[in-house]
Amino acid sequence: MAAAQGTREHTAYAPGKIVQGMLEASTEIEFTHGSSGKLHVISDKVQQRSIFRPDFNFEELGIGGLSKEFGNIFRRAFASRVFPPHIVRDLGINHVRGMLLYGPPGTGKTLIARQLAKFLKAAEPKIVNGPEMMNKYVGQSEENIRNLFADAEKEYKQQGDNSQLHVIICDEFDSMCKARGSTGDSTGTNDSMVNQLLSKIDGVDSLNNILLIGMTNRIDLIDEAVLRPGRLEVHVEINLPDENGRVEILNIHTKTARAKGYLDSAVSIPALAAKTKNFSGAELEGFVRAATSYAMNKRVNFQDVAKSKDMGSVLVTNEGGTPFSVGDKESLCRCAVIVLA
Ligand SMILES: Nc1ncnc2c1ncn2[C@@H]1O[C@H](COP(=O)(O)OP(=O)(O)OP(=O)(O)O)[C@@H](O)[C@H]1O
Repeated sequence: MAAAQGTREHTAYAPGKIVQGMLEASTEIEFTHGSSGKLHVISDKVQQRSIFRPDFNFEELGIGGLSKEFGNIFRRAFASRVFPPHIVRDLGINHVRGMLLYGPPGTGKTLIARQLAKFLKAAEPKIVNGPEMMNKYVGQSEENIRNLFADAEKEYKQQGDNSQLHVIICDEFDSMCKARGSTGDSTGTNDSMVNQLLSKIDGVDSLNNILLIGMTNRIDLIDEAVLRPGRLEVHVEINLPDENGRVEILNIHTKTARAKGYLDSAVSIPALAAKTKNFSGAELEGFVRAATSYAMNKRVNFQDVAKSKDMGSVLVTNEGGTPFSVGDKESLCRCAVIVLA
């Protein structure tokens, strides 16, 4: 299909219609093809490509305290995808095909990967857990890995560099990529899974339309070959949030309650952030949940649930600002119910 566009007129193609016109120096011709088309056009025209959906909004990702890490991820993994394919080819580089998010539990690694995939202009992401890829039947684990890449492969064969991005998210990535020879497993399943993965990311038929995002708490267990440049080459450490990060995370998790009037205006988020040192994002979320559930429980009559009253007037408050011990996470968690009573 073609649309000829001159300086003075624009002629759109319609099926069955023969388009005639004068080609001038300034004439622009745009080619597109249907889903079954085999036409590949390499244009010299420099067109910026958008890799995010138009409704992308950083604030709405609901991720707090990780803007530096996000900057890192964009710069390393996505910048090249903004450029038209021919420029990337002329620069002689390949897109980054793999990224590893690592760090302590509950710091938002899974959240980042899922939110990123949601806002990328990409095929429906495949989300898997490392352990679920393992299978006791011979050859099945390797096949599970091949299946992960099957859609991307099919599309790359049809569309080449025009193929959309296929994102594969793999939680507990270390479980399927342990250093070869380290597991003492006589079946050799782990080693052949690692080999299969390597050949898919960086083998002879490697694809330019995939982004594999692995997440782990144990980067030290992963086979070094998997982390080499050309494979999962971008490593981003996601650590416990600092005080500003904790303010952002607490704001995210109290946003709805505050907007609907269920959070007492006396509750000071910065004060809570100052007292929750070493809390992960998940622990901060749990902290808010514990306080909210305490406030709810105060409205429930456990002797006779039917007699529970004033449910709509539940209020998460900072009653008396009861002081609590700082530094001891466990007792702090238990104190959450007192603090935001
Ligand atoms: N930075 C953050 N901003 C907002 N919420 C967060 C953040 N980090 C964690 N959370 C909350 O904690 C929940 C659990 O976090 P997540 O599963 O992403 O952690 P993780 O780093 O993948 O943990 P694990 O290594 O144990 O799998 C999230 O769904 C989210 O509600």
